[in-house]
Amino acid sequence: MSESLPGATLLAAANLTKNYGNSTALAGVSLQVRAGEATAVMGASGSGKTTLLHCLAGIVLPDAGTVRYSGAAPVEVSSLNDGARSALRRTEFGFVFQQGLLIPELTAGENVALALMLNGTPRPAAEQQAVAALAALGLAGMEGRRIGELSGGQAQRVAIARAQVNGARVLFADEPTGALDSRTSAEVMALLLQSVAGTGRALVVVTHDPEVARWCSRVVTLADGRIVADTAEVAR
Ligand SMILES: Nc1ncnc2c1ncn2[C@@H]1O[C@H](COP(=O)(O)OP(=O)(O)OP(=O)(O)O)[C@@H](O)[C@H]1O
Repeated sequence: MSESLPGATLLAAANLTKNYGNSTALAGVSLQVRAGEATAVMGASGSGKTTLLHCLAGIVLPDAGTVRYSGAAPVEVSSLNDGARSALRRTEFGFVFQQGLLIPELTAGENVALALMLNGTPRPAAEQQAVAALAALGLAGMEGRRIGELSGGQAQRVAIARAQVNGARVLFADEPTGALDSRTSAEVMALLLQSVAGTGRALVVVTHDPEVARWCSRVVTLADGRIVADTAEVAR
């Protein structure tokens, strides 16, 4: 896969609005996500952070506004159908959520291999790549363990391996350290940041934790569905 140059815009959201019944989740958000950048999205509970992440990733469609993804072939995420959006998520994006989204009945290796197999990699090759991806994240020899046999920090490493193994250009993380102690949080964040800093990839991380935000190169703050602060704007 060709990589974007650091600094190139990977995702451009313009004037996103999203309402759920009477509650406004997004009230006109415009944001560009650039390669090499780690963006923390902060704000009070209910300010629209997860909704923004879901709109950027094509999990949720905005009521109005657009999301453009500049991958190998630029696409308007917000006008793709369900099937095309899931294909985009599978091939171009990676996800790390608080609960990992891992399948507890499968081993660490199988969880990672599955992501590759869904994209057409034959099982033996997928298993080999999974073992290597886990080893690169400090989990050598743990591929045979079920998720329940791992610590919270180890399970998040498996989630990171699974999110990255297809060469995702944008990693989306929603409270990835929410269930971890501060030392393990720091380790997990270091691994997430390492995968984007100075590369053609980007990280968008929703967090309540100021420590997590401090490690990111940019902090965007939401209030009532709007961006009220953006450190990238201050820097410019
Ligand atoms: N699926 C949904 N159905 C109904 N309302 C929703 C849904 N998703 C979000 N909302 C509402 O939209 C608003 C924004 O929610 P969102 O989850 O994006 O906020 P958040 O900043 O991520 O909150 P938190 O920090 O508590 O996770 C809230 O008022 C929420 O209740």
